[in-house]
Amino acid sequence: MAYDYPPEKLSVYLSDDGGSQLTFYALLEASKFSKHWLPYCRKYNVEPRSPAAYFKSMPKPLNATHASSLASIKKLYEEMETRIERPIELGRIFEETQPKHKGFSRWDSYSSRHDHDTILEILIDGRRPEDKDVEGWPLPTLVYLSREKRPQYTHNYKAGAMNALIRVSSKISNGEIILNVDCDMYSNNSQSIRDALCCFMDEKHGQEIAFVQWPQMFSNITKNDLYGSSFRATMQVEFHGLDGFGGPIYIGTGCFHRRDALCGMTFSKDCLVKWKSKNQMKIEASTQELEEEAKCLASCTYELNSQWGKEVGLKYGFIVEDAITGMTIHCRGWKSVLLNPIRPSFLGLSPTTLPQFLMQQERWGEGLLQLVLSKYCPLWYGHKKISFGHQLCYCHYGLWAANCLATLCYTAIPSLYLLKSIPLFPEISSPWFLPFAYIIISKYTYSSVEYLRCQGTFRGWWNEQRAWLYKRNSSYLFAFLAIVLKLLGLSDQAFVVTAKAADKDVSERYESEIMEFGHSSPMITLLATLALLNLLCFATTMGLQIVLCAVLVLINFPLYEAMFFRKDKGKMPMDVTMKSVVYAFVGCIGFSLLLKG
Ligand SMILES: O=c1ccn([C@@H]2O[C@H](COP(=O)(O)OP(=O)(O)O[C@H]3O[C@H](CO)[C@@H](O)[C@H](O)[C@H]3O)[C@@H](O)[C@H]2O)c(=O)[nH]1
Ligand SMILES: [Mn+2]
Repeated sequence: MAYDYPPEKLSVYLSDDGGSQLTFYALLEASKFSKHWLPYCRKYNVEPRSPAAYFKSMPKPLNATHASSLASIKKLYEEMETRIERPIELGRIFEETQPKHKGFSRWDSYSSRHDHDTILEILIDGRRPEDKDVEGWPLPTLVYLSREKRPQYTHNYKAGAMNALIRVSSKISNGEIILNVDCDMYSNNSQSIRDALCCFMDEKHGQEIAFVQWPQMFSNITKNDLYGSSFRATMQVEFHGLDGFGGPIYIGTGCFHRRDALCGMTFSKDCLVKWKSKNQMKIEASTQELEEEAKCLASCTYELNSQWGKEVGLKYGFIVEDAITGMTIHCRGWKSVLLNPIRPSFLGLSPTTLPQFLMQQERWGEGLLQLVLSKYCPLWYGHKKISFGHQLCYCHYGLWAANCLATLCYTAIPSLYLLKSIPLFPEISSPWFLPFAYIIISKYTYSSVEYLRCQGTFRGWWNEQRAWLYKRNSSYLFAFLAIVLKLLGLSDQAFVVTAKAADKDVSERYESEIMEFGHSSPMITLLATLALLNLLCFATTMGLQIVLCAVLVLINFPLYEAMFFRKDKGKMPMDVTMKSVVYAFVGCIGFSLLLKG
């Protein structure tokens, strides 16, 4: 709401797929606080304008009047915080809160979060004279939406939620440009709207731009990025490269879309939008009428027998709704563009434990591979619609998961052959050693220099190598198997929301960059088994093979530590350690016997 942009042209929608009265209550409280916060931001031009992030950054007042405003706004904020947190601890809102806003009564017919009517409330209607901030300036419109859910109708996860928002907002504000951000993100730059509009309104290229994408960045990345979650090279190097082929892929968050393009419009040279004349749609209905009219747009049955989820809006049936939606937009002739200013514009939360990270990566890997193996395969579907380079870019991400097979071979087979002293690579004295050495040295020099140039640390690079190894050997393998099973018609898939909340203990370990293994899972067991296998094989000496094995042992160090030395709760679960010790021994002995035979 506090963007540096005329408030009467701005509307904010919150989609609550959890349908929680607590979320509604928190938003109501925030809407009251905004009446004080917006004038404060305007007056002192503060940054960032997410109050939580602002107060956490320990702002320094400019002068005495600022100091007193700061103190009083901080007090208001903290009071609001307590008012929100107390009911959350209790698990429900207080009895006396209920009658204070008519919105709460919308939960009267609510039975569960999987079974309820549409809940739509315009908390602030920018057109209403009473909805002004404390200085009498207009406020952006603020809307709470929890779309209808019924057990007998599939809700299509995030894509379904976004499509409901697109329709509801078309009734209430019908803005030409739509920004969407995930629930765990905050705005870190009050200028982003203007930045995005610069791209859309560019006289030369603006009219063909369908979306402006920011790289995904996180507020909770530690110095050496333990799980390699920031994807530095991908966001800062590859995506800029994609700009040369038609633009970055849509990554689901931190992205401004042209409403028309998102709703299925094909680009053509003569669809030149006259921005000024177009935004004249005057909405006359009263707030209550608008709520009633918009409500039916978020019902379960609205999309039946329509093109929503197919040709209009975000696409259904894909685990990564974003990549496929972006690709079809590109295939309709539009371009996209990456904006990556020095000050990050949107900051989110990345997973803080290894199992959470691996699960998220499994979903991405599976979703992207699903795209390549579907009828939307960039090579067929994109043929003659987007450039060959662009097709290959989509395949590059789409085939991430397929990488698991080669990685698995490299981490298990050469080490096992060490046991029997069978060389798989050329001896150091052989001239054939040179091409291997050349590739290994140049690849790792290149990737580490690239990482350092993206403001990373050397330890961060090393951690990222480990993260790639782990996700290829576990997440991607499971993703690959899931897709194969799905192709054979043996399983189904769902969008598993990435958990990010963590208890204090876990957060502290995350801050000090100690890997969190937590509970046992097949993915972790697999990683532990492979790591032990390497440790067991690391006995004989043999040229390149031993080097590979040594590197694997070295990179797996945190894992051994978690198995044999750590005492805290984030260490490797005992059952995983036992299982993987047994598996690794069985693997080694079995392999020895096999070769003997
Ligand atoms: O039934 C659902 C499930 C998810 N979401 C929302 O989807 C967003 C993304 O989910 P999250 O669990 O945060 O996924 P991440 O792995 O962190 O997200 C990345 O990957 C997703 C799948 O590609 C993209 O949708 C996201 O934008 C992108 O940030 C969240 O805001 C959720 O609130 C819904 O609204 N309804
Ligand atoms: Mn997210």
